[in-house]
Amino acid sequence: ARAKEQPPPKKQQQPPGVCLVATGPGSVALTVPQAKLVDHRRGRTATEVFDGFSAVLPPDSSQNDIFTQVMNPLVDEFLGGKSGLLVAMGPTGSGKTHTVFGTARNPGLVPLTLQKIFTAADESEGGNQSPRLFYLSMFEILCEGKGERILDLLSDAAELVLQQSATIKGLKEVAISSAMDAESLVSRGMLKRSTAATDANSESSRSQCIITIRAVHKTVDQKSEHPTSGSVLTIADLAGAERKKNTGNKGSRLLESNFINNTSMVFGLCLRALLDHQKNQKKTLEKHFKNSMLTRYLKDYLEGRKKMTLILNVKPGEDDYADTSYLLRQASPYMKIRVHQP
Ligand SMILES: Nc1ncnc2c1ncn2[C@@H]1O[C@H](COP(=O)(O)OP(=O)(O)OP(=O)(O)O)[C@@H](O)[C@H]1O
Repeated sequence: ARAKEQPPPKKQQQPPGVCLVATGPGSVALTVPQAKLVDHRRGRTATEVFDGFSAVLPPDSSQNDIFTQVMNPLVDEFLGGKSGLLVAMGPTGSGKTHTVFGTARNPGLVPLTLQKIFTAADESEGGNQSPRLFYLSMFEILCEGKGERILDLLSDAAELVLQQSATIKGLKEVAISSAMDAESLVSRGMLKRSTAATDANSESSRSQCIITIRAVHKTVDQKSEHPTSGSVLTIADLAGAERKKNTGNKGSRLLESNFINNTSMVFGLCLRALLDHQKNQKKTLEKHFKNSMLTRYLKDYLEGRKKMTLILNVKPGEDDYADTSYLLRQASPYMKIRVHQP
């Protein structure tokens, strides 16, 4: 991403009340609202261009458009035996949960992914590829007091522990045999996911929700009930970072909001550290990932060993300038990170 101050692009002037516009297939321009400029700068415009995105999707994009452009390449790699991660990031109420899960009438990335996986499995049946088994897990990381806790969304297991190896002890993996079965499993998990209303988004998710789909070749691990091998596709719906004055949070809700903001800050620091390390290999890779449970779990991705895709969900209104600017800055190292996957 490149950020520099320049006049707004001529062809696409900012519509009133909007601070973010697409300026090309992989770039956006963010303009500081006049009300936020210090007195002597009023009347001028301060616009930053962020580029290097693989796609900029307008608000009227369909769920299928997003799947095709963003998720499909990861699913193809997963079916080809490589692990991958999709993370939806953005402020509260920006549409992350809608994008990742969608609704029954308008399915999002998870159901569309499951449909694609099972269509591909049906098509490959009878071919020379060995048949595969798929397993699904679904859990959330939430704030408890001043700490973090993992909750299994597919079972009532009480104690889940994130181990040093970044695996979760006690997490249930359910064998899935059709997209329909898997989707109803995910819907049940969603009902269990803790959501609590905040002033900013009445359906706000106060937790990080993670789904993993594991593909195992039947012949490889047929006898094991809980195979641990195979490629894994991970999809993470992060809780939206939020500015305190927007949300009216108090007490335990404020602690939750600090946890969410901390997780997203640590995520951003991990991206920055990885890029710094890739630019200068002599610089040791800072272990920021240790500072939140989600980043500990995603360590392999945040240390550049596996491929990840980020979706940045943004609200383009002037009122959302601070959140949008924070997100774009936080994620901007990502576009320059290179992954050398074995
Ligand atoms: N593209 C869209 N089309 C229709 N409705 C949408 C779209 N994007 C978001 N919404 C609606 O906007 C509201 C907020 O979206 P959503 O809950 O997905 O945000 P979020 O980013 O996940 O927020 P949080 O981090 O607080 O959970 C929801 O009611 C959702 O249904």
